[in-house]
Amino acid sequence: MSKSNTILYLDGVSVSFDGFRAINNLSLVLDKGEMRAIIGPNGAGKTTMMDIVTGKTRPDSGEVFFDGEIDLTRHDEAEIAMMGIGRKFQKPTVFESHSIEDNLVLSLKGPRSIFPALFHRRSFEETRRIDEILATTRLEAKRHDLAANLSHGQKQWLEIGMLLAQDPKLLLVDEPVAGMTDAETEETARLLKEIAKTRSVVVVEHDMHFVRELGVKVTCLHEGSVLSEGSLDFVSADERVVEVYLGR
Ligand SMILES: Nc1ncnc2c1ncn2[C@@H]1O[C@H](COP(=O)(O)OP(=O)(O)OP(=O)(O)O)[C@@H](O)[C@H]1O
Repeated sequence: MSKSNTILYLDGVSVSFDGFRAINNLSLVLDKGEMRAIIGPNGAGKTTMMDIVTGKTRPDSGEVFFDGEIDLTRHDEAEIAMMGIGRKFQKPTVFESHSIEDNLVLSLKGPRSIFPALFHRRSFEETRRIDEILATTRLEAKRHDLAANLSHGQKQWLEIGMLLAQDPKLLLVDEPVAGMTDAETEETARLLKEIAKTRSVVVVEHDMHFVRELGVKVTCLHEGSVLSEGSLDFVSADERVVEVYLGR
């Protein structure tokens, strides 16, 4: 299969921990600009798959390519982040004692330390980017509030905004709606769909209502490999998926 139109290309990837195969001959391909939802039971290998993509875990075997031609197994975590892969972990980690706007300024792409970042005169382009991210993350009205005062859901959006400030080509998002209200969950689906217009996104999530809202292709992992892949209707009608995951 040609890699040229892919943002993420994993083929035959395996990794073992103390003899246990957490990822087992995994093949997963994402087209440029695609958003994909990854589902699967606990221990299926979803987190380990993202660890491999971000360079945190080295695969024992297999190919891992980014943007068609970059062999990720040859790069470390910092290089991979710089090349345009952003990752959002489940728990939000924002700078609580800074304003929403300053959180975003501190995350803007490019080398900067805190003092110059907060006190230098912002360029027109930087101001435009911050305004755009505030609009995308529904935080415009709160730009001067302290991050500490945001709701759990808003902190998740702010952290997604901080990733956007790094201008990644691919965003990996781990269980974004865990702990959110229904209204926040629906808003998060809208927000990610908007983001996916301009970059590729991988979302790991257990909330099937949310996955339905996303309306994208779904991959169900099980025991480190792809168990089923297709539309949510297709995957949720797959008896193997019902047996190991949805029917629990
Ligand atoms: N560093 C490690 N050392 C040993 N075992 C590990 C390590 N990382 C993951 N595992 C094991 O690999 C398997 C896959 O774990 P992983 O966290 O990738 O699953 P997951 O699909 O993300 O599950 P969850 O939905 O619970 O987050 C699990 O059995 C886990 O215990």
